[in-house]
Amino acid sequence: YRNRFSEKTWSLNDFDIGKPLGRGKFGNVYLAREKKTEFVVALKVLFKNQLAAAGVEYQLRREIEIQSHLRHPNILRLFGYFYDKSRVYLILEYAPGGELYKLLQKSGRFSEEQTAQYICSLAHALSYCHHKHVIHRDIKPENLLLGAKNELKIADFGWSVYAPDSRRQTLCGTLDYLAPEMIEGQQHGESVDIWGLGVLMYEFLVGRPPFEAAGQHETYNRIMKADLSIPAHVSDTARDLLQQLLVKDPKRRIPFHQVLAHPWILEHVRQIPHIPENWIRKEQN
Ligand SMILES: Clc1ccc(CN2CCN(c3c(Br)cnc4[nH]c(-c5ccc(CN6CCOCC6)cc5)nc34)CC2)cc1
Repeated sequence: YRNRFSEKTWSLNDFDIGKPLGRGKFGNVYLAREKKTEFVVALKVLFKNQLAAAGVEYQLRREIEIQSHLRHPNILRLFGYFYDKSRVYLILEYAPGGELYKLLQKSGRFSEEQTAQYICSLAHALSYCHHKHVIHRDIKPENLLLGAKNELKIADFGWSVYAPDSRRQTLCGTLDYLAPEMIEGQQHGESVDIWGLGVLMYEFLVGRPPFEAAGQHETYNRIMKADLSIPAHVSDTARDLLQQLLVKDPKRRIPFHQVLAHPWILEHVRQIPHIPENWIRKEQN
């Protein structure tokens, strides 16, 4: 039984369109409800002419290809897509908790407890991606959403690729989240996302990215030197993990499975074991 979203060809009149959830460079995202099942989704509407003007159609095709095949509780689902003469529509999972960066702006910075929860979910999601040879390459607060129970969801695979890869598209926007080898346009692999995890962990704990500077050039220099200064309020175990994530040499960065076993994660995160239901039933008979 194939899930109904995946094989059907959709069109706009399959949906009731609700309030706009946000506006972006190439279009807008709306709350929407599929008429037959009343299933609530987020409908991302992109304008073809703007995509063409920016030369990002193949990035969108790759985003659709990659995100539609990923199935993980901490990765926003892409259920399907369709298009008309002037627009492309992505049918995405709706995240009721909204955008994580707004929560970060509001609270300034997160507790070590909350940060460890988010970092643990991200490490699980990214190691799942790497298992499928997908690197996200653009892990930043703007690309993270929150589910109904405050669980983290990675959205926006617009910069993701199959590993290994070397960047062809010119970078735009902030450099803050990019690994040194990405900035240099070198061959890069999954370990760019381990660096990205370190940048996020720092920003969640401190309230600003680790290599932030007045100008792009200065940020570039600080990233290339991995010039990290960690404020005194950060605990020693958190500091230890940050220093193992934000390492210039990609081969020396701590791998995800060791992140998940790090003392800082273990002291803050209840590792809820996934117990298959039939295991319990056998016990009961
Ligand atoms: Cl083309 C484009 C257009 C806009 C954007 C920026 N956002 C990307 C993420 N978007 C959402 C997606 Br995709 C999936 N589920 C979502 N859920 C929400 C959302 C959900 C709830 C709220 C309301 N807040 C929730 C938190 O408490 C205060 C009220 C705000 C946003 N936004 C999205 C919203 C828009 C990116 C690309």
